Amino acid sequence: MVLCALRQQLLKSSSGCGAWSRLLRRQSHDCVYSSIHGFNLQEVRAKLQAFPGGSIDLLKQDSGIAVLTINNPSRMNALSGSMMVDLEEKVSQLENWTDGKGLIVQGAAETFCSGSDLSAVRAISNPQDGLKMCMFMQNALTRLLRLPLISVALVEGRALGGGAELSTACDFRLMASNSVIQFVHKHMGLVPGWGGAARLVRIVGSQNALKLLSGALKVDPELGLQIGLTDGVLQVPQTEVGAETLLQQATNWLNDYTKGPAPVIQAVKKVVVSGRELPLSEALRTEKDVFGTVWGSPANLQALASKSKHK
Ligand SMILES: CCCC(=O)SCCNC(=O)CCNC(=O)[C@H](O)C(C)(C)COP(=O)(O)OP(=O)(O)OC[C@H]1O[C@@H](n2cnc3c(N)ncnc32)[C@H](O)[C@@H]1OP(=O)(O)O
Repeated sequence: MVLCALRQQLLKSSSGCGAWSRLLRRQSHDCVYSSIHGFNLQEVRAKLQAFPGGSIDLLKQDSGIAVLTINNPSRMNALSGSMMVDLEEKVSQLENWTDGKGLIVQGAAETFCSGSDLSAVRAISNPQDGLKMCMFMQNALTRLLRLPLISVALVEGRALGGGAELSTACDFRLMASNSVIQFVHKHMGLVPGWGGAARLVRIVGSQNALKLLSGALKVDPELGLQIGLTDGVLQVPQTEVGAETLLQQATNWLNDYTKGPAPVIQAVKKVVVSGRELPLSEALRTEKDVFGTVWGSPANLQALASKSKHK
């Protein structure tokens, strides 16, 4: 509530906090494509809904960590059209989650995501509709990456094509020891279109990105660690009782970065997003504006009163 009110207030005042307003606007609903690019959101949603199947399930937990599950196991969690719309809707819900701190994106039934549902791809193979789907997914995944939450893709099994792209729309990737991330687009006569190439270059650098895309290389956890695509490796639990599930392991990993009050964690993510996306002078101004939201805040005053030492 407080953040929403703050957002409204900041959007109204165009002077003094231009970068912050712009960032907030970009972080909200009209990010990469809008009507000025010939993009009609309602029309694209309606077209995508014609390809049903599966779901995107969101569980918001009291801990401030949410779990988003790609759920279409009979198609290896391929994203149907209705799942794309569902994903966008869940991103909207997360944008408005004032108590949120972290997000884990996982696939159901021991695999991450096999990309776009090929039956939908075949049916919408004309360039105009392909581009509309591409713009819709770029918007949704850009908003996912810009959420004021620390996000982790928990990759188990396979992340293929659009599934590999989805994994790059999180701040971090944790790979199960049996998992593979593969940008298979070249084998499909494609390049990434959901923003995966642009994000990949920023994550692993242009040399590695070129190798991964032109070779359609299989990235296992070892290669992932070597090139920086992976931030940690999780052990697939054996059958013994008491073994930590992959989700528990990912939650423990994320807990190190989400300890503390939600407004502070969200502010941390916002300054990193602005540093990542804005020119330096704008990023600095945004950082100042975000700083203004935490300076003198309850968390700040409490830390000062308790005379914290950082030994
Ligand atoms: C801009 C977006 C670009 C894209 O994402 S293009 C799509 C890229 N992805 C792909 O090409 C994945 C194709 N699938 C595969 O390679 C294999 O199915 C895969 C994932 C390695 C799994 O292999 P297996 O373990 O042998 O299992 P399987 O092949 O029998 O698959 C089980 C059932 O799942 C289905 N499936 C897998 N990936 C799918 C997809 N992307 N779209 C639609 N259906 C898909 C597959 O057809 C099979 O269904 P069924 O049992 O034959 O009815």
